[in-house]
Amino acid sequence: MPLNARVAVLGAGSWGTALAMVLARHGVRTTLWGRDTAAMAAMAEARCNARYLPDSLFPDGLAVTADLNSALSDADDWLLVTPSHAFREVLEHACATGHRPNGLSWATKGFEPGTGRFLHEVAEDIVGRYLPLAIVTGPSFAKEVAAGLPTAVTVHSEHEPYADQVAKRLHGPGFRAYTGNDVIGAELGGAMKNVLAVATGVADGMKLGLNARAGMITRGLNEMIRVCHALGGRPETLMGLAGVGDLVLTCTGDLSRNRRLGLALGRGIPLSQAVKEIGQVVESVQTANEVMRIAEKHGLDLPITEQVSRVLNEEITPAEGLKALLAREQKPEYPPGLFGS
Ligand SMILES: NC(=O)c1ccc[n+]([C@@H]2O[C@H](COP(=O)([O-])OP(=O)(O)OC[C@H]3O[C@@H](n4cnc5c(N)ncnc54)[C@H](O)[C@@H]3O)[C@@H](O)[C@H]2O)c1
Ligand SMILES: O=P(O)(O)OC[C@H](O)CO
Repeated sequence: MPLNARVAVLGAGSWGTALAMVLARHGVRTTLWGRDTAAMAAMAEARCNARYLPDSLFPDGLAVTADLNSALSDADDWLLVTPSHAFREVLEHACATGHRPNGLSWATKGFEPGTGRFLHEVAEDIVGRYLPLAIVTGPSFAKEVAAGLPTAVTVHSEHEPYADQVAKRLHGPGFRAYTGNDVIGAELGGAMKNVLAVATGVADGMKLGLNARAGMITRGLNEMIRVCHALGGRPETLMGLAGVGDLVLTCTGDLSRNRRLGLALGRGIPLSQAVKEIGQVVESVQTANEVMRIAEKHGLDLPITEQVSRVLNEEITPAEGLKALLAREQKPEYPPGLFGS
């Protein structure tokens, strides 16, 4: 597929808009599709996503539409950036138009709700295995990307030439896109860090201190590595942008909605009120349950994820979750055999 391909970005929330702006800034012919006709008309008029990214004007050449058929009619490549709960639905609608791209990538972080399946598995269900697939992930707050602040992401695909094409289109001044071929590790890192950001936010909201924050992040990484190992991903992927990079950003950066949810819960604000006040997608609310579904299937002990999931299901308070974590028995830092030793 040529690098001057035309790209359709599906999902006009903060991240879809920011990535469409990156592509258009780099001269890629880009159409941003969103489902809300009035919102897309307002964006076309103002040349700005006033709801999510009010301070950043669209570059010339970025087309916006609420008409899915016209967005896809001449698109060579599709980039899905919906929340995980809308991933299947939007991809099915896109395929129902009869149009087919040469490649499909996504920047959604999460699992299919209710099944714990990876989004690459959902994508394969719908488009089959004929298309190259890629995930775009890494430490990247939409607001900073839209403002043109320096950012590094990574693009993983089993089809390495496709990862290269997607990354080359995104890469430019101020936006670095690396590549890899570990789809499982990359997807897992982007999904699990949201759950661990809630845990760290809770600890900070409860004013447990900086030692607790660092301990939570590091033990959270340990949980990620154990899941990655069990699912056939490569632990070293989690040492890069898709793992440690995004984990540190989301656990410590107050722009993170997942961290802000944890902060609110740790300060005693009820879940529904906290989610309402954030007013945007908070992927951890579903992802925690899906990671626990995976943990049960593979017989994994994930204490932090388990307590976050119980807090988000309102079975326990954050204080009870903390007490359970601190009461755990002493043990080796890594389970035997995790790194092959
Ligand atoms: N915002 C970020 O900084 C950022 C960065 C990296 C990854 N992500 C990931 O990108 C994904 C999207 O998040 P976001 O930040 O853009 O969310 P957002 O809350 O800013 O916007 C969500 C958008 O999804 C749309 N949407 C919801 N249900 C839909 C449906 N059924 N069909 C079509 N559109 C639908 C909404 O209309 C809204 O425009 C998430 O998985 C998130 O984890 C976000
Ligand atoms: O705001 P969050 O918590 O969804 O995080 C946004 C991005 O995923 C950070 O890389």
